[in-house]
Amino acid sequence: MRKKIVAGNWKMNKTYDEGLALVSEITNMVQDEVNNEAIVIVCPPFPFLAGIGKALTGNEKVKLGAQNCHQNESGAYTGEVSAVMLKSVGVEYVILGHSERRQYFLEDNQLLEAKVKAVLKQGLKPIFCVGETLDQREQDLTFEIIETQLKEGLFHLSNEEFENVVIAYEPVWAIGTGKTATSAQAQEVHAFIREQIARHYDAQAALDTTILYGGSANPSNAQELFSQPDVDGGLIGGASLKSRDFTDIVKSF
Ligand SMILES: O=C[C@H](O)COP(=O)(O)O
Repeated sequence: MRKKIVAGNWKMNKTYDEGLALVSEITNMVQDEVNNEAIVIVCPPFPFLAGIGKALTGNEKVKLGAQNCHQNESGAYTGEVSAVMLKSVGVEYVILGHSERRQYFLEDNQLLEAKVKAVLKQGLKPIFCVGETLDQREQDLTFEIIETQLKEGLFHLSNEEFENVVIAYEPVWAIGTGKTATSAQAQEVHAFIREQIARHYDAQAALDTTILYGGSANPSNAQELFSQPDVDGGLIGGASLKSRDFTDIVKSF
């Protein structure tokens, strides 16, 4: 049975003290109020990971994620952080292929393929993002784009490796815009992703893979989105920066 997940991607926001306070509020609220089985993940910026990792030690419900990593284990890569380092501070999940990384840092599917491998080698779980731009959607290229992102970035993995992958569908036009995909639009693409998994792996792999929706998800639309049969949770940006909103999203299953 696939897992339900709500992951908060803080992006480049908060100071360290603010981050610690946010995690403390989230863990308290989740403990007091959440009675579903969802896994909650917080993905703070790199400098906060060790401290927040410590604060989360032993927490069964709230896990630590990172927003990116380098594809190599170590070496002369000034400013970069490896999956080995992430593991050493308690990170369990790593977001890869976010559209902001693809757009601003020119990360392509070939590079992402290497990053996915690096993350899996350390026993961490990639949250692999796919999604189309508005232009691509208007040109009816959504499925083609997503198929290519999956094929080139992920589907080189063995069946065994693929078991540890989480996928996030994030339509680029919905990220940070307040313009959420309708639940029907999200469901359509999630079902397509599941079909692709069945085609490249098998029906069981398709059934077992967690597929998250991301893009202006908030406490008012989460329930409708999460009620779709192929939507297994969310990758949340803006609303993950407020403990109340984030916890309410976690409660939306
Ligand atoms: O990683 C999260 C997504 O980019 C969604 O961001 P958003 O919820 O602010 O639209």
